Amino acid sequence: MASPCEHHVPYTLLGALLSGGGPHAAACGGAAFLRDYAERGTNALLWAALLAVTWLLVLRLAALLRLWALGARLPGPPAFPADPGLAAGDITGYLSKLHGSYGPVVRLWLGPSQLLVSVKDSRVIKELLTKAEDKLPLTGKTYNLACGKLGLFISSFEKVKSRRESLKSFLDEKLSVGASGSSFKIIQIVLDRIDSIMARDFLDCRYFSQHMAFNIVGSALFGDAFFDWSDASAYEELMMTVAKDACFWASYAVPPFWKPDYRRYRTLCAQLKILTQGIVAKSRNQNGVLSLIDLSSSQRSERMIKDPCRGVSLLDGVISSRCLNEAAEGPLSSEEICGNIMGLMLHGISTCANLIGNILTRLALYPNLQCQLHSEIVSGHSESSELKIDDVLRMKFLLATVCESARLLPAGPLLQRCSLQQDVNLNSSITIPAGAILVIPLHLVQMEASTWGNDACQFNPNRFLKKDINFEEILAAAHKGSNGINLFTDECDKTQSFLPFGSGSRACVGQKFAVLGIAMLIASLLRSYEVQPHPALSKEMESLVDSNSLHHIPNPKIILKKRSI
Ligand code: HEM
Repeated sequence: MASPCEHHVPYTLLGALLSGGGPHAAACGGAAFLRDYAERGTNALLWAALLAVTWLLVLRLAALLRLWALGARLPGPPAFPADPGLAAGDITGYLSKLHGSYGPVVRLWLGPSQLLVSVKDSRVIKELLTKAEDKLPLTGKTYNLACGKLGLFISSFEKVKSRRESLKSFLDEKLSVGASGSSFKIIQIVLDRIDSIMARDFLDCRYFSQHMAFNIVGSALFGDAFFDWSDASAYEELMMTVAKDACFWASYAVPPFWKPDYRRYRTLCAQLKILTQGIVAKSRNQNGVLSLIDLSSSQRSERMIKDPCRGVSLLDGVISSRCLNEAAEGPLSSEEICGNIMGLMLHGISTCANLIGNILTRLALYPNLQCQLHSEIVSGHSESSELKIDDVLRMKFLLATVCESARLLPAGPLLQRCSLQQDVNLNSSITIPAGAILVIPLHLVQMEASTWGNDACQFNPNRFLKKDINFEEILAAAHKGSNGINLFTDECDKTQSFLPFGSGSRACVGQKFAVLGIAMLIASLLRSYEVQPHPALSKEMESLVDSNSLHHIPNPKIILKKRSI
């Protein structure tokens, strides 16, 4: 039989209020109501949570079914096949086999919910790089883990857009402010130190390239303050250690904080951040950036033209750049400035070092190439005068050598994209589902015989030389728009197949800076030194240099021999 209390338990809070007080209700109904109310409330919450989770699972399942359905329409192997080449890390070799069997667009299941699509068809590459604007979340995670909060290199294009623009205008300003008066002062400073660097009888090519790249990028970002920074060597060493492991630790879904090696890595990142904050502060004080903050862009340019040697740093641009302050997101926090600078250093040093090392190796192995470059350099400007950007822009064979080296040995094996929200429709016949990983195998595309000819794997800078080629115009156009360097206006296939700096909305912001900086370095070096191979560089390696397997050459040893004037 029901207790008398049960008949008086109101159903809702409103009911409880309306049912009034009464001694019986107060004693019995109040407690029961609260118990019952809590029970019903908990049940309702559990139901709501269950429905929400079910809804999310249904959406996830629908997305998965869609991914499977759209993925199944693309050509490719049925499941993820075990391949010894892939296990050995030869992703290019593996994709080459797949393209050979399935054509220029291939899909590969990396797992039940991970679809990779590789595109090698020059007719759709441009479309792909323009339409897919996001990067893989892993890229952002890698930089984020190493550098902390940053607004460059992150996955979403929407979030990275304004930062890219402001960096682009800084680099542009740096190269164009009184271009004829501009030189990469740091290059001369480092070259002056070569004799002490050459204290041993040979140079380690990888280390030397990395050191050069570190100085070129560092001096651009920090200005004059970088020249006499006492912590520079420690910073360089730390930066390279962090860069080496960055991708590996970011690949964990949950950071393995229980592993001592991971904790050591995080400590190194923290030390790197402290050093970065140090040089940021030094750069601000020394370059007197605060005095420039209130100047408009044109006033700043005017001041820099009057005093071009004054070390203007990226910080000037980052802090006072009008375009950045006008960007909707407002001024950057010091945390983000530091993160962006660390990210730029990591990316700029590793990519520039790769290209410099590649060129030096070829110089060491091809005396004829070196002679041709040397005569172009000495005839391009007077012996006594300082080398300027304008001089370098006239050295077509040198710039073609830089481009050809970047073609044969790009900074990484893949250009990667991802469309996080929307499907990507290519050539109005291929639909790539949202969330798929999109890659362009750079080695394959840049060495495709049907595009580049039968000598595609050979080093031949002349393929970049045409009668009236104007590198200044080409580099300026690449920098202004969001495209890669277009050296083949009349040959669409080659344009779409030369992508060392990427293309489309996420193309490299530093391409013009990198090409000119590296060309300037090589010109300055060859003017005073002859690059010779260490005798231990065997004949066997010479044959490798002609093939696309230059990256298999163990770090060559080189000798810099001073030229007699
Ligand atoms: C030889 C030197 C360099 C090479 C080969 C290189 C190559 C690349 C490549 C392939 C990308 C991705 C492009 C894409 O996905 O379409 C990239 C992105 C980028 N690069 Fe470079 N880079 C070099 C130097 C530099 C330098 C010196 C800077 C700046 C100081 C720089 C700034 C950037 C930035 C900010 C991005 C990211 C753009 C974004 O995520 O939207 N790069 N670079």
